[in-house]
Amino acid sequence: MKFLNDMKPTTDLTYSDVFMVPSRSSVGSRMGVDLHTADGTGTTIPLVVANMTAVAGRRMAETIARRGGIAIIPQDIPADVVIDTIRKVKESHLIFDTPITVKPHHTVGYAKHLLPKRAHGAAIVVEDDAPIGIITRRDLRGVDNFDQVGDVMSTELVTLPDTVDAREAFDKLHATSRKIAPVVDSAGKLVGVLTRKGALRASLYEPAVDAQGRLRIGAAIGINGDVAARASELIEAGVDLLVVDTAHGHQETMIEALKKVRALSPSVPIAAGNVVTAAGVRDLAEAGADIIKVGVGPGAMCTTRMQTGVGRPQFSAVLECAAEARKLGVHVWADGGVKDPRDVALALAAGASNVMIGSWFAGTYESPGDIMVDSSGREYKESFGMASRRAVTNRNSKTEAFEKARREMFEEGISTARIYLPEGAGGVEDQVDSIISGVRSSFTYAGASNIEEFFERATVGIQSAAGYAEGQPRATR
Ligand SMILES: NC(=O)C1=CN([C@@H]2O[C@H](COP(=O)(O)OP(=O)(O)OC[C@H]3O[C@@H](n4cnc5c(N)ncnc54)[C@H](OP(=O)(O)O)[C@@H]3O)[C@@H](O)[C@H]2O)C=CC1
Ligand SMILES: Nc1nc2c(ncn2[C@@H]2O[C@H](COP(=O)(O)O)[C@@H](O)[C@H]2O)c(=O)[nH]1
Ligand SMILES: [K+]
Repeated sequence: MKFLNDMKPTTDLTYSDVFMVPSRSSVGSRMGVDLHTADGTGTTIPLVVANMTAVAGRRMAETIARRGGIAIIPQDIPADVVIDTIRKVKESHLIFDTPITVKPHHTVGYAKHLLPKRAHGAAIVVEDDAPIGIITRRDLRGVDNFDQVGDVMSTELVTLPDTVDAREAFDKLHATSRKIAPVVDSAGKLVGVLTRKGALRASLYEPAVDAQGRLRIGAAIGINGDVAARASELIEAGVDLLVVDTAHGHQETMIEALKKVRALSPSVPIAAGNVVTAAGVRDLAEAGADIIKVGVGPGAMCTTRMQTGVGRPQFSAVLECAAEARKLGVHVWADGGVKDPRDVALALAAGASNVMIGSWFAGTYESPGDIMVDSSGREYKESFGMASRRAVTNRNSKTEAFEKARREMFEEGISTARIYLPEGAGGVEDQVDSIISGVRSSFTYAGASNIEEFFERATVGIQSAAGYAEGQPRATR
């Protein structure tokens, strides 16, 4: 990456402070851009879902990996639950979405509660594991909650064989005017569901898979307690990536924890953070990190900079850390502060191998929280920071009272925020489509066909607040 007109920034910069100029390009199509990452994570798009309780759970992990990203299960989740999550994600289909299933005797209220758990918005009614009907949101409108699913389901089913390829499936759904269909095996048993959009996406994205062809998933561990034991348990369970995570990653407890994990000689990459300086990168790389997580204070739920004055504007933090990481043969992830697709492109221009997103993805059907509806009828989910009072209280629920009270004094995150689901685009895949189309396009403006070329070719200028504002859409005047 170079600065436009060889400009030397006189202050540290964040994503909104900068822009990229187009360069002469020989990349003929945005679809010709290759977004595979080179940091050992196996992601085929440069997106990592942050280890936040309100963001990364089983459904998120499965869905993002199917499109080529990876989710990190938070350190606060009990080990047995994480192990079960790893198993379930690894059992998930690479093309078909996991169905929501109900029985004919279930109530409409029960089905209504389940529908928002998946973006595809349908439940398959099964008997002896075979689909006999389908229920969508439309079928449930104006129906009493205590009615039975069997009485209101639609039984004119179009099913797809599990041998179907993405294009055939799309064409069949289109020809039969269906948005979604159950997928069945040769015995007629339900295997999954496929939407028209899902079929299209299956042809545009490549799942992030392990050596055995199963979806990938990562998990985070903290720096206290028996770090080696927890890491071993996760490795044993088949985790594809370990993230050693704490607010102040450049501290000796982190370095000791990281050494213990490295001493296990795991066959999976180790990410560690967070830091924002070259010195931090050097120390974590020396202690055994393959990937350094960069970002102090840019997160949407994060109050660290307001509480402490500590942190660093994220574009400069990533730029400096990535430059150091390159010298040492390690990689960096840009963690936090992503609000728009452009921020992902700019993080890659600064040298990140992957970009971590938290709160934005909290506002999706796949995040763990329950859907809420505000007084104007808009759907939202609650998000909260991992250093908020809410998270600290949860994390320390079994801690002795005095120590718990002491820990609760240090609060560096917000405990509740409403993250609205965009109307008609509330699935994480809708957000991924938007981000990845933006990033692909950004690459072609720079004349780059892959992440490394983009980093080499990106030309970045510095803009005023008015320059940033000019780039935003204006619906009126
Ligand atoms: N990227 C960011 O800007 C930030 C991210 N977070 C996220 O919140 C989650 C919880 O992290 P964390 O609060 O570190 O909790 P942890 O449970 O990981 O504990 C942090 C440990 O580090 C010690 N420590 C020393 N200095 C600091 C410091 N300045 N801030 C925090 N801990 C310190 C603590 O000791 P003692 O309590 O005795 O001080 C404790 O032993 C993580 O997921 C983290 O990524 C949190 C804040 C900022
Ligand atoms: N200082 C804090 N940082 C936090 C907290 N919870 C999460 N985080 C960090 O934010 C990113 C995600 O950023 P986002 O802008 O996409 O939401 C996450 O990975 C953490 O590094 C917190 O309570 N305090
Ligand atoms: K912030």
